[in-house]
Amino acid sequence: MPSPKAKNPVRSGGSPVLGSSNGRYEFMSLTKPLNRSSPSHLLQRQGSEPTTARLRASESPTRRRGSSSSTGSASGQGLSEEDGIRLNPSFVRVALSSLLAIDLWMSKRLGVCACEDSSWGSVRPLMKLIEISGHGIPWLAGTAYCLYKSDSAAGQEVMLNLLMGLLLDLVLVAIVKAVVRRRRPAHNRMDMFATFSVDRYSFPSGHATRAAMCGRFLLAHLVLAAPLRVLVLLWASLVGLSRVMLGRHNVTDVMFGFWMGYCQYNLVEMLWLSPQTLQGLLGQLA
Ligand SMILES: CC(C)=CCC/C(C)=C/COP(=O)(O)O
Repeated sequence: MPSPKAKNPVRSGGSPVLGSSNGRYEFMSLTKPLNRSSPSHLLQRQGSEPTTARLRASESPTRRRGSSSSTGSASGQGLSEEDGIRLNPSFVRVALSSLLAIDLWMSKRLGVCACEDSSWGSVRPLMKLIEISGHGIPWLAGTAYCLYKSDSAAGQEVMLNLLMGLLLDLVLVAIVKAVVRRRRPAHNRMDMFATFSVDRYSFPSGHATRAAMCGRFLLAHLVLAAPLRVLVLLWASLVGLSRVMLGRHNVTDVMFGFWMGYCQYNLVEMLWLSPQTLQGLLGQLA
């Protein structure tokens, strides 16, 4: 007997907040990994809702037996333990799936400069300029230049630690990207300047980690005037926003990136290379 719930457009079609395509709303899968072949990276909810799944099982026991070769006990005797686990996703899983769905939906809506003919396509060149301002190469080159030009021990110490922070950031972001392997949004055009191979992955945003870490570094050691401090905060925020507007990242990539960069600064402070440590290191090298 068909479930009366199936006629309910919200229950059968999904939640509008989780996104829609071709007039059909779709759910995230609560039990399986994301299927990248799906256009919106969302899977339809299959068997994760206990009532619907139980009804489906009673409608077609033969099909269920056939599809579950490893669980012979399921034949005619109700649901196996494995089914029980599948049909009862934990609250955390539901919450995470919903968060991811909202993330994808919001990121797509905010990716208004993803290409020239996007709704805000005319702002794309400005966004790309902001992108370059948070790129690793200008930061590494600029810091190395200031280190070379600095004639005070204090200045050299600060620049050397910034250089160490930037290198640490590149390594940590590469590790997390390689482990998580989250693909960049489908609407992103991969026309970024100077990338590493891990930069085909989007989690976390390297620009956001750098903006947060360097922003904190500048505020703590280099920029003291209040108007300039506001500018530093504005710049860091714009770098993060531009990642989503350019379609490079999902919102969660940038949010996590900001958090990671904030924590990386604590690491830089912990590992701070003092002139004494430096002399010791140089002495060992010589
Ligand atoms: C080549 C060097 C020195 C750094 C690469 C910087 C880069 C392209 C990071 C990727 O940033 P997102 O993860 O924000 O896209």
